[in-house]
Amino acid sequence: METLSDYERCVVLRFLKSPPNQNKTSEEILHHLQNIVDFGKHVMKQFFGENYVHHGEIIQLPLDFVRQLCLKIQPERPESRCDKDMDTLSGYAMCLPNLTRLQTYRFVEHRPILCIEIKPKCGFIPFSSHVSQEIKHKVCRYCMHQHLKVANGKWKRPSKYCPLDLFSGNKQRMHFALKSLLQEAQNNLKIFKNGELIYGCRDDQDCVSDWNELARHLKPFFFPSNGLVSGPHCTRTIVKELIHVITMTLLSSTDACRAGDMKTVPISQGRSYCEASAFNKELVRNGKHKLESSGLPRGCLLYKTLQAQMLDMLDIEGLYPLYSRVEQYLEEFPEERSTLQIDGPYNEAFYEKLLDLSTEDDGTVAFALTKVQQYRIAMTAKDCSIMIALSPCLQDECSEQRPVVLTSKSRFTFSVSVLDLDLKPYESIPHQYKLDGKIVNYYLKNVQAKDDAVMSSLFKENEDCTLVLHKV
Ligand SMILES: O=P(O)(O)O[C@@H]1[C@@H](OP(=O)(O)O)[C@H](OP(=O)(O)O)[C@H](O)[C@H](OP(=O)(O)O)[C@H]1OP(=O)(O)O
Ligand SMILES: Nc1ncnc2c1ncn2[C@@H]1O[C@H](COP(=O)(O)OP(=O)(O)OP(=O)(O)O)[C@@H](O)[C@H]1O
Repeated sequence: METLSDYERCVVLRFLKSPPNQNKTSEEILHHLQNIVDFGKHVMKQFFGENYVHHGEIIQLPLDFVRQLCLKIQPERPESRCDKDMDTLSGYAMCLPNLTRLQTYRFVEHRPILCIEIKPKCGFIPFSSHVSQEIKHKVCRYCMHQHLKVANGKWKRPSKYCPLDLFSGNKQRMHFALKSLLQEAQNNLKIFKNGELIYGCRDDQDCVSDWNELARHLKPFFFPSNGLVSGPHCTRTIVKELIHVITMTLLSSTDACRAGDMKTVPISQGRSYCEASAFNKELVRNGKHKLESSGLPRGCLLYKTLQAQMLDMLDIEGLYPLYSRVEQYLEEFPEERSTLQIDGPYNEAFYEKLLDLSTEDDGTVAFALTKVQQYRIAMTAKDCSIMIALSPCLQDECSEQRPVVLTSKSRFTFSVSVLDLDLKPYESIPHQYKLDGKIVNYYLKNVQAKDDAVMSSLFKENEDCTLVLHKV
């Protein structure tokens, strides 16, 4: 999708993108966009809550306008995204609220707005018995994937961020996770001021983490009366305040939803921390072995995201054979594809079928299909982003209906939203299966093997100087 925001009118336009020469008809484009809107409206709103999801609407624009827009934005597009072309032939686009602005207001606001976008990724460790490698029960996918990404050149340095810390609900762990995101934003953190990116990567290249520059932008928000002198202490204080505000808004409950009480899996079933997390390692180094996981408040967006992610109950290793079962069935009965609602329509009936959480395989295609569709929802929730918009307000301005977060010298009204909720395609499952194998094998071969070597040499050193006392 190509996303453009119109700051004054406060809307964002999303256009379909596709590989060059894959010419889609206008009807196909319209159908695809309608599916995206329906999926947000009938499915994701149920999982995440009415206020957190903005499904948008389809609009038709004059072709001349679209072509000019395309020419204007082309030089701005990162090279890595140019493998696909924006659709300029149909005139159809999705119109969404600009989530870098406050969603509690229905009109354009002209007060300053700060917006933090976080792509938290998968916040749990697989608990499925189908997992074949023990390491997957100990180290989370994000932390393992970091090593492969650095080796492949996607990022220059690994990040210390671990999603399990962010999703832990424990403030100390969440602070550590957010600080790590601020150190290495990669594609997991962006900060906008009045709709403009002021921190984070524009594309996949190396990002600069200039905290002084960030603090300069943030100072009027957090210390409006200018009472804070500049310098490293000031920067640290402002970053701390920012982390505090993000934590509080992430833990706030500003919505309820239909699937709210649907508990996919008791969180206690899986491990609540990741052995590779730098926070965890530090604790172990300090002789503490108990990692706190306070749990997330049920109404907060992180909780909803985690519950949706946990629809992946079987792990890709347990899911892949079920996908193959559906595939085999479709090879025999290709005309059934639409009855099975593989590519939509994403309506009430589609949503209802997702609520069957049984993991007892009765050998049917129906069972396999339900698990495949739940897995696609989970994949979507593992790749979505959270937007937090903050706007300073004075004490007498803040009405009781608007959520407020306080810092030491200021107060903000805020809104929390989720974006990029396009359902992951059915066809991507084989890719997921292969990628999972690559991530785990790379980690076992290149990281764990080295860790084991270090541990065993440590063990050897310890052994050499151990005094064995015999009874006399
Ligand atoms: O598989 P992952 O975890 O690497 O996730 C992909 C993302 O990479 P990330 O790890 O977040 O840097 C990847 O992010 P980037 O485009 O690299 O910023 C995409 O979001 C991709 O989704 P899609 O295939 O374009 O629909 C994501 O692919 P899906 O797995 O969600 O399909
Ligand atoms: N409604 C919105 N309001 C403000 N910003 C938005 C909105 N939707 C998207 N964006 C911004 O545009 C970025 C890209 O949007 P999105 O992730 O939805 O595109 P995409 O379709 O996944 O793109 P790609 O296919 O290139 O990955 C987001 O990370 C966010 O910064």
